[in-house]
Amino acid sequence: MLPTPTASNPLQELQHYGQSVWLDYIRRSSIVSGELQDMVTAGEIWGVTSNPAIFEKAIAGSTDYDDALRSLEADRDRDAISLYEQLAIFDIQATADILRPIYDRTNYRDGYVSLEVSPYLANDTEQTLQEAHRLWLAVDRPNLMIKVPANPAGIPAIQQLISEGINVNVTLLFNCTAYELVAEAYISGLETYADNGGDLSRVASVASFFVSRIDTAVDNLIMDRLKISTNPQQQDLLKSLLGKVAISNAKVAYQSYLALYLSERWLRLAAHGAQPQRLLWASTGTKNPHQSEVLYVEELIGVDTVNTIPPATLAAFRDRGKPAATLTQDVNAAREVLLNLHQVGISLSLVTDRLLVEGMQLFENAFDRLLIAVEQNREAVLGDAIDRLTYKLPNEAMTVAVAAAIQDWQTTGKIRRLWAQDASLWTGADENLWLGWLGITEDQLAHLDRLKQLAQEVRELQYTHVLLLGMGGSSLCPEVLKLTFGNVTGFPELLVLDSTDPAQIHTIERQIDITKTLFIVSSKSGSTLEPNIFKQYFFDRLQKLVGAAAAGNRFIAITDPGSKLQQVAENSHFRHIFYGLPSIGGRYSALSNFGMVPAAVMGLDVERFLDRAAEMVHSCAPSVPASANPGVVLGCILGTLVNWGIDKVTLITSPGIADLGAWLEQLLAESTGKEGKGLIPIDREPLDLPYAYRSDRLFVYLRSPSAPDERQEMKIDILERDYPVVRIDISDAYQLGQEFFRWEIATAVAGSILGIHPFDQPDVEASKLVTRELTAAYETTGTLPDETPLLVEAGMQLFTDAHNAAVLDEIVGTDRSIAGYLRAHLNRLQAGDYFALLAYIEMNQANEDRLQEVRVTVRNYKRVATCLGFGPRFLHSTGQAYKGGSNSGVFLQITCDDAIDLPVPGQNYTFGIVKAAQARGDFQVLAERERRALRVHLGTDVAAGLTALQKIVRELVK
Ligand SMILES: O=P(O)(O)OC[C@H]1O[C@](O)(CO)[C@@H](O)[C@@H]1O
Ligand SMILES: O=C[C@H](O)[C@H](O)COP(=O)(O)O
Repeated sequence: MLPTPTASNPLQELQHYGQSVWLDYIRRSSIVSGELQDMVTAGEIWGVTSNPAIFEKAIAGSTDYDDALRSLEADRDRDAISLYEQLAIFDIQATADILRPIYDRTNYRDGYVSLEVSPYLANDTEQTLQEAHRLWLAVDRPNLMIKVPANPAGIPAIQQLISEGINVNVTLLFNCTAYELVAEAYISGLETYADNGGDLSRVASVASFFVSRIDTAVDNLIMDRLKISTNPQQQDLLKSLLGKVAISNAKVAYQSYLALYLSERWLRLAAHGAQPQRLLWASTGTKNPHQSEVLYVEELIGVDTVNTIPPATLAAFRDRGKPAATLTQDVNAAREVLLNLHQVGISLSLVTDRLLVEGMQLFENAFDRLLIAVEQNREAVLGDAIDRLTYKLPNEAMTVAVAAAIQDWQTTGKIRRLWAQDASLWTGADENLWLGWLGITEDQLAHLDRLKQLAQEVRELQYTHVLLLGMGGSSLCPEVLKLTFGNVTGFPELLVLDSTDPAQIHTIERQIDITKTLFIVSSKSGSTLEPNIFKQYFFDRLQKLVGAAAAGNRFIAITDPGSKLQQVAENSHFRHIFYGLPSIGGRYSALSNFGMVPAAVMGLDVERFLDRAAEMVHSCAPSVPASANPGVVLGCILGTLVNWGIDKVTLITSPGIADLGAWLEQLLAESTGKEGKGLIPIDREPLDLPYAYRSDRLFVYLRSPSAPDERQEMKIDILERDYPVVRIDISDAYQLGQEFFRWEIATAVAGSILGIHPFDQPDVEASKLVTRELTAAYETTGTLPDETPLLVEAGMQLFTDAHNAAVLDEIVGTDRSIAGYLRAHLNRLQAGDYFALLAYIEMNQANEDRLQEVRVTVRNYKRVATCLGFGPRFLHSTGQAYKGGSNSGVFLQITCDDAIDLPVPGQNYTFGIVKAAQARGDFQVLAERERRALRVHLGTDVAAGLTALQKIVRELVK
């Protein structure tokens, strides 16, 4: 029974005609000011609807939400969609509360507020359902209607929701065919609900038939036809249809409604209290300025209908509307309009099909804009607590190409697919199994206790050092942390060993007091050769001093569950075992225990580190549109520029965070350098002016705004005129975790653009295999196979394979000296190539300085990008790209005779032999892959050998 109308303005009068007016608008100010309440109290509106475009206008188009957003964000960082939902849900709840008396008074017929499911999920029934359930619970008001679109994926969701007693506003309905499917879904849903004992009177639904959009679309088609029609009769017919089709379509739909709700099937439900699913006229703001503002109100007034009206139309109707029972008038004329439309060759169903698709897209676009606005607000609140990325590309075409890639990620929802672990974004192999890093920050934050306990324990035990034994992804993050943060008072000093070079092991051993050191053996697979033999070595040393039991107590393992290292750790009674996630590959493991256990042990505030990282996780969330998503933007730049021949990612870092480059090298090279393509990271190459470079360079400047290097700044400013430059400001070392995450996303995005598997490392395995064969042979024979040098000169030897030897012999000319061969080798460098020094010697400052000089000399001589890697460390990092990426590297391997060697307990081979086997294995695979490679063997005196090499190279370029 409808309440007796008491008022007399035209809006209020619509109730007499059985039509309920709902307001198609939501805005915080109208809730807070009491304006909404006043309209409700006056009996002018009986419900409220929202949609993504309405919320976009409210949140992005007004300042109403600024304070609320600021205080939400200041309270706790969250991603853009969570912020939006907090705001939207507050409004929806407040509106529901204002409407609640109507809901009660009308016995659940009116008094609803509608909230639409995310338009991103519109093509997925399951996700739409999950989202609807989530919103229903979050809003927690019986007078909520969940809006679900009437598309093929939405209709089954509608039926399911109704069968659960959840109120549904079916949106984006344009034609009678879809309407009938929707009505069927509603009735079937109710039947199930009744079978399950539900109270039918408490379920309500409306079918939102969009009106004005039909006229806009059809009238445009009519106008196009009028322009080409020469037949006066045809012209008259066309003109007669202008502005008529939408209303005719609605009138005919209403006839379907009347018929449907007279059926036996329906009457059975009605007898149990079911309410019909009323037709709701939506899109009733007039779009054509030549038509009456209240056209779609006045013409559609009928019993048991709703009209949801935007504010301007509402005001106009209140002012000058003329209520009358129009909906059932001239139904035959309406049918004739539709027939005539058909006759002039315009297919209404094609139009409405298109409108449905466009409608979903429009809501998606509005949602994108809304989330971008929220994200921008969020970033403003975060200030420099979130690392900033800006970029500049040297020409318009490149800018357009990068923008197109970002747009593609946006329109095809790829970032959501990435988070949904969709392997088809890459090669469709097993990429979905390697995305555990997406959720690791949250996971770690939820389990901080163990890390905090560990930090406390280490502090109390008063170790002087922690020595981490591991390679690649298991050592690089700890190394970055150590070199960035230094030593933390009250905590042991962290050292990292990632080399089999005996001199390097010896140097480390001299730095520590072995009895006051905690050892961390870190290996995801638990089967990597180096950490295993490091463990054997130090465990053996320690147990000789303190006994086996006490030795085990000073070891910690970080490994994946079930690995061989886990067994070793258990058998040796390690103090702790920390586990990794098997769904995270080594180079993506920084924020997991592989980075965070060492961080805790060296005294970093792990909670703070992860909290800051979480801010970047939120910035890169699936809901953050591509153009505002810092990981996607960077990935699109990286991936797109490769197609422009720009594959040398030149990393420039402020002094305080310089080691970040070493971590990035592995991530970029091992992830993308395969199948003959990929990115070549260029780390620690001294920065120069534009003439030193060619067009294969992208510069990424990772800058500490508090301590920038002025010369770097100046050079970057100059380079930016001719080269693509990405700038990332990292205002606090505790924000390094943000870069770990941003670059992981960026690498995954670039990998997708390149069409490779960014989570495997197929070519690393090849050299491991050869190394294994060589060391196994050594175990039985006690020697490595003989090699024949290409040349011996002054204590140095040159080696290469037969193919490289033949090529070099051909180009060396008469100067068959080391200098001559080196010149010949370097002359193989062409534009777009890179030069890599692969040095199997101790990684120390003196050696690095000498090799840096060689590298810069070669760069200046040939204008090519240059790399410097120490073996075997780089094998677990850039080695993948050198062997599996594009064949554009020219390699100079450097080996030496070890002045001292160290035994590997339990083996015949020594560390020196292992290193030699690793160098040979690496070289052999480079040769097999037809890479341009030469090896120079320095002899025992590495310093003298390097000095000689420096001199030769210096002379060469004169
Ligand atoms: O942690 P693990 O299994 O010892 O592996 C160390 C490193 O070796 C590699 O597998 C390459 O050999 C890297 O991907 C990895 O980070
Ligand atoms: O809530 C209902 C609809 O989303 C709304 O009426 C659409 O109106 P429009 O066509 O003016 O965008």
